[in-house]
Order: sequence, then C-alpha cells, then structure tokens
Amino acid sequence: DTCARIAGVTGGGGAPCRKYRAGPDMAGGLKYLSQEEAQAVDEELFNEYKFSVDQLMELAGLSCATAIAKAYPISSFTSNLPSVLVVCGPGNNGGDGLVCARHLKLFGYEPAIFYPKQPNKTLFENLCTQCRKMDIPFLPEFPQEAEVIDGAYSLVIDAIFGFSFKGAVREPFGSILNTLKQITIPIASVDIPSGKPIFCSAAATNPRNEGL
Ligand SMILES: NC(=O)C1=CN([C@@H]2O[C@H](COP(=O)(O)OP(=O)(O)OC[C@H]3O[C@@H](n4cnc5c(N)ncnc54)[C@H](O)[C@@H]3O)[C@@H](O)[C@H]2O)[C@H](O)CC1
Repeated sequence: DTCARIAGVTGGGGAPCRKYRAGPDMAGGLKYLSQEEAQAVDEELFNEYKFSVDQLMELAGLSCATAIAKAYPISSFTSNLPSVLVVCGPGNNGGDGLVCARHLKLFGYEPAIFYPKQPNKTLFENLCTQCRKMDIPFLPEFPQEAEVIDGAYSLVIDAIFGFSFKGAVREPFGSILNTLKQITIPIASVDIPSGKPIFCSAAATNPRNEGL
C-alpha cells in the first residue's frame, strides 16, 4: 500500500519522489521496500507532503480492500457467504485493517474483526464505531482451532504488524500467529506477513501469503 501511495503522490504533478523510484532490484514490475525505506516514506508523507494519518490510513485500507476484491473476488468463493476474518494488531497496520474491513463490507463481503489490543486513541475508537455502525461484528475471542477458522471463513486478512514490528512476537499475537500458520484458507497480509523479519520481502517469506 505504501507503493500505491507513493505512486499517487509522484503521479499528482508535484516534484517526483526520486529516492523511492523503482530501481534495479525491481522484480516483475514490483519493488518491495525495506523497513527503513518504508519508514522514510512515512516521514516524508507526513512532514513534507502534510498528509494526516487518517488520510493515509483511509487510502491504505481502501487500497487493500480493492486489491483483495481483485485477487479474491466473491465469485471465486465456494461458500455461499463471502466471510472474511480481519485480524487487527495494536498499531497503524491494525487501523488499516479496520478501514479495509469497512470497504470490504461495502464491496459485498462479510467481514468479522478480531482486535485484541485496541489503542486508547480517538482515531482507532472512531474506526471501530464506523465498523460497528456497519454491522461488522467484533469477535470476543480468537478461535483456537485452525479448523474452526477454515470452516467459518474463506479468507483471513492479516493486519497485525506492519513496518514497526520488531523482536520476538509477544502474546496474544504469538498464539494467534501459531493458529494462522495452520489454516488452509488464504491469508492476505497488509504490508507484510506478520511476525516475519521486515527485511525479507513478502513474496520470499511465505509464497501462500499475499502482501498488499
Ligand atoms: N505512510 C505509510 O506508509 C503509512 C502506513 N500505515 C500503516 O502503518 C503501519 C505501521 O504502523 P505502526 O503503528 O508504526 O506499526 P505497526 O502497525 O507495525 O505495529 C506497531 C505496534 O506493534 C507492537 N509490536 C511491535 N513489535 C511487536 C512484537 N514483537 N510483539 C508484539 N507487539 C509488537 C508495538 O508495540 C506497537 O503497538 C504500516 O505497516 C502500514 O500498514 C498507516 O496506515 C499510516 C501511513
């Protein structure tokens, strides 16, 4: 989603953001950013281009929902109900997940959210209110059995950690990621697959897992 936002900024007629233009390490038309590059883009968008976090999060969540609708169209689901489990983490990656869930609902999906560590900040409280107003359920607990997730949903959105993840995974996210490793339905990750070192590309870490 960061790449999409860079494209939006550089394509808007302003000064091109040359530092982050696709370079020789670009493979198949797609370039993954390192943790440092992603954080530098973040700083530039906030400080030089004067975007607010709300604006960027809305664009990120909408971009992810659009990419999911393209990669996993409702017509491709075998189940009658296009149920999607959106797992949200404690930072802005989790906020992207809340926005994504809202747009998926508008696109005709049936998202449910698991959000175990909700920050005590107006931005996130408002995003939760918007989801509730759209009748998107919040799960009180995470299904322990991978089979339960496989049976109840067609897709999982991993919005647990983004570019600020570091160190060993702390609970409750360790248990959640262990369960997600065992599911057989697809997982689409916002930015990067959660729990993996950031310097690995999304494609290299888990070929089953799509970084959006
Ligand atoms: N300009 C942009 O590109 C934007 C990107 N957005 C999204 O925001 C994330 C980065 O958000 P940030 O809040 O900085 O960090 P994270 O969401 O990755 O998570 C921080 C959160 O996680 C906790 N944490 C870190 N490591 C661990 C660990 N090992 N175990 C448990 N918990 C951990 C930490 O304490 C924090 O609470 C980016 O990837 C995009 O998805 C925004 O939309 C805005 C603009």
